[in-house]
Amino acid sequence: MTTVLETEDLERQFGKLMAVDGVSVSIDSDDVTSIIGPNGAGKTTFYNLLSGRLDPTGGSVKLRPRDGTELVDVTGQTPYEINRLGLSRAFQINNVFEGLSVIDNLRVARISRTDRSLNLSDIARSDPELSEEAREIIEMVNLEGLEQTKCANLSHGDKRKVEVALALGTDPTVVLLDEPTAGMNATETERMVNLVEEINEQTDTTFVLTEHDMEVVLGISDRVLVLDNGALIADGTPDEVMADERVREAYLGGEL
Ligand SMILES: Nc1ncnc2c1ncn2[C@@H]1O[C@H](COP(=O)(O)OP(=O)(O)OP(=O)(O)O)[C@@H](O)[C@H]1O
Repeated sequence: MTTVLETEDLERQFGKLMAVDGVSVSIDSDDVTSIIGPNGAGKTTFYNLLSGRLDPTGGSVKLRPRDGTELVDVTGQTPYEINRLGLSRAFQINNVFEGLSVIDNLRVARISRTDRSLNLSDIARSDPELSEEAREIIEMVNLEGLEQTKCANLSHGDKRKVEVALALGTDPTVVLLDEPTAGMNATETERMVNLVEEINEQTDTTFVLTEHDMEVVLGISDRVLVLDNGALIADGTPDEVMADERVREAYLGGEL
């Protein structure tokens, strides 16, 4: 069991509103962790604090860096610095380049891990190192055979796989996923759930996700964190959290 991400009394105030209210959690590398809560509970703000898009008004965020064994304090660092250290966010920051093929998108993501500047010669097809790394990630997300397809021509489910692949392209210790199955049909949803579980298990990457679809949350999560009015009101296995009276009341007005 390894802690990859930790918050202590994390807080973000907007005027009088406490959008994230003293949240302390440790995320374990073995778990797929989901963050749920009603609309306005503070999930997006919490993600923005973790990824550096917002500065906290109190508390701290610590991250296990890609090549390190100790957690480092990343409170107040920029999204770029936090990403370089090992936290990657998919779906809101990363955008697939629609006009590029799957493999060229991945080559671009890999360049961000090198000290090379981003120019067209860097994504030239003759660069064997970038191509090999890009192919490994394409294989990891089961997109073999679609390497040369322009992203604009992919199905919705496959495009989202490219987004996961781009997040993985920076060799992250933690990937934050925003609603990974939004807009997917049942088959695509099942594939995405399996993909996240497999990668979480087989690699050093740990997934944390927000998700509105409760079936997905219950199916995918080892651990569920519940926010309500900015506060952490429950933290446990899906069964524990669903049995929690406070969660039933707060989250779905007792309908769970
Ligand atoms: N930049 C901001 N300025 C003022 N208030 C904000 C700002 N961002 C968020 N809020 C408020 O903070 C609270 C938490 O919002 P947040 O978007 O984090 O919730 P959420 O759980 O992600 O909601 P949803 O599920 O609807 O996306 C809400 O009351 C929201 O109106």
